[in-house]
Amino acid sequence: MLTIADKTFDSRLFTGTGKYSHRDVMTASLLASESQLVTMALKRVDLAHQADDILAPLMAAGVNLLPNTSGAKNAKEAIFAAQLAREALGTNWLKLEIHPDPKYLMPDPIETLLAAEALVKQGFVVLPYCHADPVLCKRLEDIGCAAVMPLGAPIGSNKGLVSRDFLQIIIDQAQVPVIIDAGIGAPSDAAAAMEMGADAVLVNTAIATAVDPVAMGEAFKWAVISGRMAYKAGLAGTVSHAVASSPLTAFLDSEC
Ligand SMILES: CC(=O)[C@@H](O)[C@H](O)COP(=O)(O)O
Repeated sequence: MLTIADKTFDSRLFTGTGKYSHRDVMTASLLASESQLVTMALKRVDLAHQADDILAPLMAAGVNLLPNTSGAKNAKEAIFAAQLAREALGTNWLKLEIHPDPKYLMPDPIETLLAAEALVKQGFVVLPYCHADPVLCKRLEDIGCAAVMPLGAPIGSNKGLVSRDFLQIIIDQAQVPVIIDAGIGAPSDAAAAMEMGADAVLVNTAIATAVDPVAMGEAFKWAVISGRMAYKAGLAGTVSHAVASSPLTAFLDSEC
């Protein structure tokens, strides 16, 4: 069970809604993934119209909505979008995303910190998408963010855990949940993130653009469960030389 702010989740796989070929494929994939927290870009939904093609299936599926501010280029735009979302969707949960550069979609650390500070003060549950920067993640935690969402690789790149070493520092230091977001390209990346001790992962492109998104949604579900189980079991250590797998005693703990 994962707790973030006022909500608990059985599933540690969070998902997105972009890039699906059809709303039915999106719905079936999300159901197969058993994801309970689903993000959607405010710029893509008709907030005034609950029969919207993205919103309506999510509401029918009973998942928790995580509106995101993708498209905002600075703190001011993100704060405005957040306020609109709270008003229209009745949730104070927010994935804060600010990326001014359309080519790499790199999150702006300064605007993100400024916006997060203001939004926390306004009562939002802020989950900021950010660089895999341990110092920034600590600062975001210190100002009251409910979780941090450092990137594995650029959004939509499917390159996996490019930022792995820095993610490990963030995980080791964090006092709030760490959700690895963006760039996770295969279930094995999600499993690896969970084995490292991440609290959850957020995956969109790798599921939505798979040949069979429904099967891929389920594959990610099992990868996240498996990675978490391995983390809790405690991974065996590594060494740089061979160690015989059949020692001379029956068991390492035995006397003879
Ligand atoms: C949907 C969403 O919020 C994305 O901005 C998120 O970062 C997921 O990234 P991928 O599409 O690379 O999984």
